[in-house]
Amino acid sequence: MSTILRTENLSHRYGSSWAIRDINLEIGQHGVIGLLGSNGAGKSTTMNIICGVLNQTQGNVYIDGTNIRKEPEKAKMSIGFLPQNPPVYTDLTVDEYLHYAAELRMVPDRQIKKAVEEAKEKCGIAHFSSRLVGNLSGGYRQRVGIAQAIIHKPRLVVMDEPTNGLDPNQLIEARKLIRDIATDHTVLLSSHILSEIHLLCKEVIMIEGGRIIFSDSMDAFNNYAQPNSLLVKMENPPPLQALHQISGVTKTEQVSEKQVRIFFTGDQSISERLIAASVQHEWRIREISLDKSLLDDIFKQLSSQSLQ
Ligand SMILES: Nc1ncnc2c1ncn2[C@@H]1O[C@H](COP(=O)(O)OP(=O)(O)OP(=O)(O)O)[C@@H](O)[C@H]1O
Repeated sequence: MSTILRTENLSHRYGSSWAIRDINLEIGQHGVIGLLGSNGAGKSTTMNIICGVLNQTQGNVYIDGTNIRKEPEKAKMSIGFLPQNPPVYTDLTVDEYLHYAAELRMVPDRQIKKAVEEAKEKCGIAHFSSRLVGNLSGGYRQRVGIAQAIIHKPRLVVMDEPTNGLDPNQLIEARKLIRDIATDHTVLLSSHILSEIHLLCKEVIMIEGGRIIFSDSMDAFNNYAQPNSLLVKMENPPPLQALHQISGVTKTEQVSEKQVRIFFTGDQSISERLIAASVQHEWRIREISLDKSLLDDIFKQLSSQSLQ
């Protein structure tokens, strides 16, 4: 699939301080791509520029090959945007608001009714057509925000912290809807909550201090926790040097009298070699657990690297 979003050395300064520096992105596939970063990392600034609501200080944004600064109307036909505070009008009904959103997105007059119906259907708000937006719960108001972002069937849908502030039930529903939308659109979604990105995204771009510090698949992010380690409890533990004879062991640590942590490279077949050695030397293993770094640790590790 062709590239839908490309940014080239995107940088932005508020006054004299840089909020983002040299953001280079290229996104081309369907699915949910996560923009992960702590508060103030630069997510909203990046998204606002990508969607053409903020003019960058330096660099370029291409939407479906069109430079958004040079041809904003053309580029914006391919983008839907749900900003951090959804731009809903509380004194309009759902239908009135979506009709207005379709006009703003230059949906041809004769197609507006159908576009409104389809967006409502997709977002599960058809039964609230004549309800004032202001009288909807937070979760449904968010759905109206999502409906306006897809009303013109853009290839790229950008959502800034779409699950922020939702209660647990609304969260589950919102995730379902986002996954569903990502089957026919590319969704770029930001969050400062790692577990949220983990649940929703197959690709993750991590931004910290205004710079990209990681960009790869969620699997690669999970695998970042190398080397893995085993926590092993033995009835009759050997001196640590004996454990270093096992192929793949890189480091050992005495955790307590009968417990050691064994760091290793390579796959988890290390545990088979360890058990074989234990049987041979009668170390009498009582417990082995894989002790992988938690995702949150990786997040902290990457964040602190970026600040050094
Ligand atoms: N209008 C503004 N004027 C001055 N500085 C700003 C403005 N908007 C953002 N900033 C600063 O730019 C940096 C990046 O902010 P941005 O809102 O893009 O981050 P974020 O990752 O979206 O954070 P959050 O999740 O808290 O919104 C921060 O240091 C912020 O204080």
